[in-house]
Amino acid sequence: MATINFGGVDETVVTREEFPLSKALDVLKDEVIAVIGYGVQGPGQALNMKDNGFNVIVGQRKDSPSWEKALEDGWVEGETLFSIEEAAERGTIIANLLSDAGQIALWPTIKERLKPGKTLYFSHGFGITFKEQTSIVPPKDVDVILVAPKGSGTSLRRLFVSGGGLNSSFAVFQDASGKAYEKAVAMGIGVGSGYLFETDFKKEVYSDLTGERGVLMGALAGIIEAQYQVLRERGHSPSEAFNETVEELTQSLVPLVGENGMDWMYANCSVTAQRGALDWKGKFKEATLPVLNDLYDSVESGKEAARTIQRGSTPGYRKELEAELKELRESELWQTGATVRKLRSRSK
Ligand SMILES: NC(=O)c1ccc[n+]([C@@H]2O[C@H](COP(=O)([O-])OP(=O)(O)OC[C@H]3O[C@@H](n4cnc5c(N)ncnc54)[C@H](O)[C@@H]3O)[C@@H](O)[C@H]2O)c1
Ligand SMILES: CC(C)(O)[C@@H](O)C(=O)O
Ligand SMILES: [Mg+2]
Ligand SMILES: [Mg+2]
Repeated sequence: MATINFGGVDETVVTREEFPLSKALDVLKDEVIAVIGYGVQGPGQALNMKDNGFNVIVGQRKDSPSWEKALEDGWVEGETLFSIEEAAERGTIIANLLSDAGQIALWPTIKERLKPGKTLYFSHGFGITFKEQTSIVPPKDVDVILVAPKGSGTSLRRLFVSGGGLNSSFAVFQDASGKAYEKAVAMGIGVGSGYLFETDFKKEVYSDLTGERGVLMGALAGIIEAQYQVLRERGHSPSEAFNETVEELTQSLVPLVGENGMDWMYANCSVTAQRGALDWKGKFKEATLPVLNDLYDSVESGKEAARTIQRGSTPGYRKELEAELKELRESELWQTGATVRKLRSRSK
């Protein structure tokens, strides 16, 4: 493991140089990796592992859209694509990539097939950490590991296909074989990770739930809506409000932040913009700190997990979720976005 200094703090990181694919293939050479669930992470991880040369099968509910997708992606019924029960039976590493609520419903099915010596793999610390709510308590004679790609399964696959890798967290919860650590790292390399950052199940789930509800998704959408609304209410056109809130953010400024940091993005804007941003940044921080602390409290207390489980286990929930996404898609803001995106591609 390499020790890398992050802003003055030393952390250990596993790199692809020190743990190459050949080593990962060797560690997992006798394993059948059963990817259970073929939603967003399932396809990314299963296809990357298959292309990397691992022995992978997929388990998915038949007669579901995800089953059809698995067939389209080249998995073959009876050879590499099975029912959840049969894949879990055949797998020596059971990669539980069902939705977090689905993992609760299917736990008795998975548990029954977790014979001694097998490995239980997750991409989230959810089920294990919130065990009072999920009842996911693995038997003592199996390894329990986690590799959580830090991004969408879609990005995991896209980056892999283009020769890159998405960074992932990894963790060991239970080491029955004495080899859980190297299995976790090998799985991390196998699914197409770039760098692998060690964590534990609780830290992974607390940070992940906070991040996606906060800056990555919830806060992002909320602050965009707020600024768009202010600009519209003050008489600006939809296109002006959108361009000044979203288009410039995604097309010009955030790529600069990704490339070389916030100060670099600032330095490439006018002195007028920099002065204003530095002056207002503190007010935004002050306004959002209490909200982010509330959010973390809600994650830590298990309230966010309870809500996820309650909503995710409600029959017909996917339809309700789709209705909420439709409302977002059809709002003036995002309809304006659709038109702006068309202009973007036309100008290429
Ligand atoms: N979506 C991502 O990109 C992402 C990123 C990092 C980690 N994760 C984690 O990976 C895991 C999988 O997430 P996902 O977003 O791919 O899941 P998902 O919501 O896309 O669902 C995955 C599959 O679960 C199946 N499923 C759900 N409930 C079921 C039930 N009751 N019975 C049978 N099948 C059921 C669905 O058919 C679907 O194919 C989760 O633990 C998630 O937190 C996801
Ligand atoms: C892709 C995310 C947001 O990082 C992941 O955590 C998820 O739950 O989908
Ligand atoms: Mg998440
Ligand atoms: Mg995440």
